[in-house]
Amino acid sequence: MNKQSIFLVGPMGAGKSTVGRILAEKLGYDFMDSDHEIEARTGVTIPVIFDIEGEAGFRARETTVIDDITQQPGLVLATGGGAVLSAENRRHLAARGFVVYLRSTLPALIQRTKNDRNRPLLQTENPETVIERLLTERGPLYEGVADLIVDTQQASVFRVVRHIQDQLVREGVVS
Ligand SMILES: Nc1ncnc2c1ncn2[C@@H]1O[C@H](COP(=O)(O)OP(=O)(O)O)[C@@H](O)[C@H]1O
Ligand SMILES: O=C(O)C1=C[C@@H](OP(=O)(O)O)[C@@H](O)[C@H](O)C1
Ligand SMILES: [Mg+2]
Repeated sequence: MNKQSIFLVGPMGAGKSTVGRILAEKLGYDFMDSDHEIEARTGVTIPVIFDIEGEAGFRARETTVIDDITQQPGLVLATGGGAVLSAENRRHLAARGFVVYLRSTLPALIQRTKNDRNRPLLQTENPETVIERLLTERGPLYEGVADLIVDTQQASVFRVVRHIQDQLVREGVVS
């Protein structure tokens, strides 16, 4: 029987890419990151895609990649923070795997994303305001698609991984 895949959702800086990679290792699952897959398929970085095709172009690529990846069993997928904006993505995530929402507080997210040039949406005068707005707009979308919510602001990456592992065993998602 195929191992059910695990999909991580949450805002920029929640830890999806970092926690996801370690969680996959611990579980013996493959790890995929939708941002990395988009960059591999296009041969350019996320900021370049935003520059050339705008956010709309990026979102179209993101939806294609998420549709492709979520059909694979036995993997941990780190999505990008805006993946839940698309109803199609939400449908695929909810139907095709176990969704973990990495939740965090505004101060923690600000701290973890500052000075990072790879997030086009935060390259503004006031990234804190952007993060706060996105949290307000997207929080309900993360919650609506989540099978499990994990608060990450007070825990190390490894504590978060261990907590997710314990919950996955408790829910019978992994043995
Ligand atoms: N629980 C945590 N505690 C401390 N730092 C964290 C935690 N989770 C992630 N980080 C750090 O925050 C930054 C953003 O993490 P990342 O995995 O890129 O987030 P996302 O993919 O959700 O945007 C990285 O430097 C990462 O090491
Ligand atoms: O929140 C968003 O809209 C985005 C989050 C990013 O991924 P991370 O959440 O891994 O930073 C990346 O997909 C892109 O910059 C857009
Ligand atoms: Mg990421």
